[in-house]
Amino acid sequence: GPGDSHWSYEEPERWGEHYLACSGTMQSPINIETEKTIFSPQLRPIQLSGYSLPASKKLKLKNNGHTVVLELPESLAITGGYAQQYRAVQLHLHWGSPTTAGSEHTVNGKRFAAELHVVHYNTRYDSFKAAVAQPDGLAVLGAFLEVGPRENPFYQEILKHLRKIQGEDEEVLVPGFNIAGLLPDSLHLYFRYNGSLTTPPCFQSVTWTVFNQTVMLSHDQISVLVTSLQYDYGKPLQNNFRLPQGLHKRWVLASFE
Ligand SMILES: NS(=O)(=O)c1c(F)c(F)c(SCCc2ccc(C(=O)O)cc2)c(F)c1NC1CCCCCCC1
Ligand SMILES: [Zn+2]
Repeated sequence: GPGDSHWSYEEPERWGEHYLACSGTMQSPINIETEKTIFSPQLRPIQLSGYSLPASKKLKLKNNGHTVVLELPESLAITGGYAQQYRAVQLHLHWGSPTTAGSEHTVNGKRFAAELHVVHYNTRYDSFKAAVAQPDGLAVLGAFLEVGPRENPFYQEILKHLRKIQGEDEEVLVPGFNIAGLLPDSLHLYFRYNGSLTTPPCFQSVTWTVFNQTVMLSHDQISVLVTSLQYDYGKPLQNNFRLPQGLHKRWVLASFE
């Protein structure tokens, strides 16, 4: 579980020694080969409910030594695009360094600057903990971040606080904002596949949605993301991404042709 995070991104090939699921055949992330995806018209647009939070709602933003996590109220829900309803748990980011890209999923071998994950649990289970290891337990919305010409005001709501949580286990309360602003404009163009948490315990409990449209942040915003946080007393928290895992017998579906 989260507490015993003695693992590191230096030796991901050793995760399986302590967390058996990490050696499974439905692991994430993956490289998405677009030519091999299957168009599935039954994949409806993702519908979100309750994602616009008032500034009066305070959210915990934490440097947990592996990423920056924004805890989310269960009032945020996925109400379309999945067979069942899911409620939000947290969101976090994966990134590289000033000289390397750091997304987890890749598309035709391309790695993007960074990747957002919004983690949800299936409301057929009465808690996140009950859902986290179930095959249909989690839904993670993934979006690629790229460098664009303008500052992204929604990501600024997170990035402007990073210097206050430079150290591992530091946390700060931040005002609510429209969490949907962190996702692409079009929520109907996405890839869908069955996979896992990309960190120990690597449970194969995630129905992934990886959006085709990317989100643009300014160069300075990406720079703040990849240079602000540390772990283990002073080590730069960078390149916190797992390499693509084997697809094995899985297919990747696409909501578009
Ligand atoms: N891509 S991902 O969704 O698999 C993922 C990562 F890749 C992650 F790297 C992380 S952070 C590592 C796990 C962790 C460590 C410490 C704490 C804490 O001290 O509070 C919390 C969590 C991380 F938190 C998550 N998401 C978590 C999976 C870990 C266990 C359940 C928590 C919700 C989802
Ligand atoms: Zn993640």
